[in-house]
Amino acid sequence: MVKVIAVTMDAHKPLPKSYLIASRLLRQMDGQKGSLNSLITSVNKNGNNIKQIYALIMKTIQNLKIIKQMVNSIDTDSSGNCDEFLTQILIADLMFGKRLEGIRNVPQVAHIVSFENKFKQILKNNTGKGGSAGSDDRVIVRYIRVNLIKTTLKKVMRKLVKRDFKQIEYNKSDITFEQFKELVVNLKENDFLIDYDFQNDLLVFHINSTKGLQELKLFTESKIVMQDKASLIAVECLQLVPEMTILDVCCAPGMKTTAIASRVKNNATIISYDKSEERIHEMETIIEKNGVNCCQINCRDFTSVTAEELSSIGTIDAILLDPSCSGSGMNNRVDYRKGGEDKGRLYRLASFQTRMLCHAMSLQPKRIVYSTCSLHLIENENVIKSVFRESEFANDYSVVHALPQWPTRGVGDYEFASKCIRSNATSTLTNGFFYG
Ligand SMILES: C[S@@+](CC[C@H](N)C(=O)[O-])C[C@H]1O[C@@H](n2cnc3c(N)ncnc32)[C@H](O)[C@@H]1O
Repeated sequence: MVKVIAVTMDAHKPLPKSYLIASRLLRQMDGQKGSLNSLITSVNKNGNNIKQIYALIMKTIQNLKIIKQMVNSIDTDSSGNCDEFLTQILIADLMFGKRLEGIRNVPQVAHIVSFENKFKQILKNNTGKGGSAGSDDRVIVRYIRVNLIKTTLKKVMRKLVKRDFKQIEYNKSDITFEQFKELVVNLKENDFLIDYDFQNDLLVFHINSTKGLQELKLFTESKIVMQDKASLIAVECLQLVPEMTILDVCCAPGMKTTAIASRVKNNATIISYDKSEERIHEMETIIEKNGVNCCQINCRDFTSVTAEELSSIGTIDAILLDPSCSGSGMNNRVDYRKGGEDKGRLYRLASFQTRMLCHAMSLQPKRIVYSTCSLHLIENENVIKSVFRESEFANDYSVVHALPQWPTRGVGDYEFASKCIRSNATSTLTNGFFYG
């Protein structure tokens, strides 16, 4: 039976844009269309209340388990104006956020508010059961990359201090990474420090400082960018030098592209490929906002790109291949799937990743960096193994021992595993990534 809720006041008042954008981003995260950082960056435009959008999404992710119970306990909105994701966002705000103040008479909102007592009961029943995510030993921090195209690390730190942030100073040569982790774990909300590994452009903050950072002009002007350290490992593995030619494969929405361009201050040739038109549009916005002007963006299936057509660009110094994957390593991943990861899906992804890596090899670059945000061996070490078995160009390549100082390495019974890199929130304070 469908319940009809009578709404008398303000029935035509629209729902504020932030709620609609937050639910759209949540849908995109669910469809693995990007990380929270990249999606937030893509809507960081004049007029959008980024702070509110971010808060709505975080409240939803942090309380997802219990919010899903609440969604399942109610009749869905028969008008079709409130889908699964908007319902989650509205419940998150009602129960864990600003209580939907000022918009309770908007029809979709009134529908959700009518179940408030039911939700309170569910919350009560769950108290003490650990309803929210993140109750393990992971350390989730906020990384800020300085956009060196627009500013310098020194200028950014000076501005942060002026805005009441406090730098925790340390000397890298005096402490180990484990001691650095202690400093990070003890960061207070307005503290920050320079990252241990990427001392030229990466700062580490308490995760709760995110909203405050998003209000800074530094952020709205893209002088600083929110980007997990794990993404920068891929960029580091490229061994960037000025004037390099890099193929940036599976590039959209361009978070790694902007990091590459920043580190070489636009002094390189980046040729980027992605087959998704929608994501390429997002990337164009991000690239422009970040002041990147050394990148040619191509909306193409990478497997259709031939060595002949690339012959005019001369030597390809490196290919960064960052293909679609299960996303199982993302700390803020919204996982709506019931049960565990579907093995069939993982094998399908691995077969696609192997094809992409074989194609990258066939273009004969000097170096290939293969990266995923998956924790599954099937998509990582196993893909490397398959490529060395299947590619006719395999004899021209070997796996090199990247970033020798990095503590966590590849896994599995492969002779090259210790040369690969893994990262995660417990050991390396990052998202879970793999690099080969
Ligand atoms: C993990 S995302 C890339 C993230 C991006 N490198 C960044 O740092 O912002 C994977 C991308 O691969 C793209 N993709 C999947 N299959 C592709 C293909 N055959 N050719 C080109 N791009 C493809 C998807 O559209 C998606 O944008």
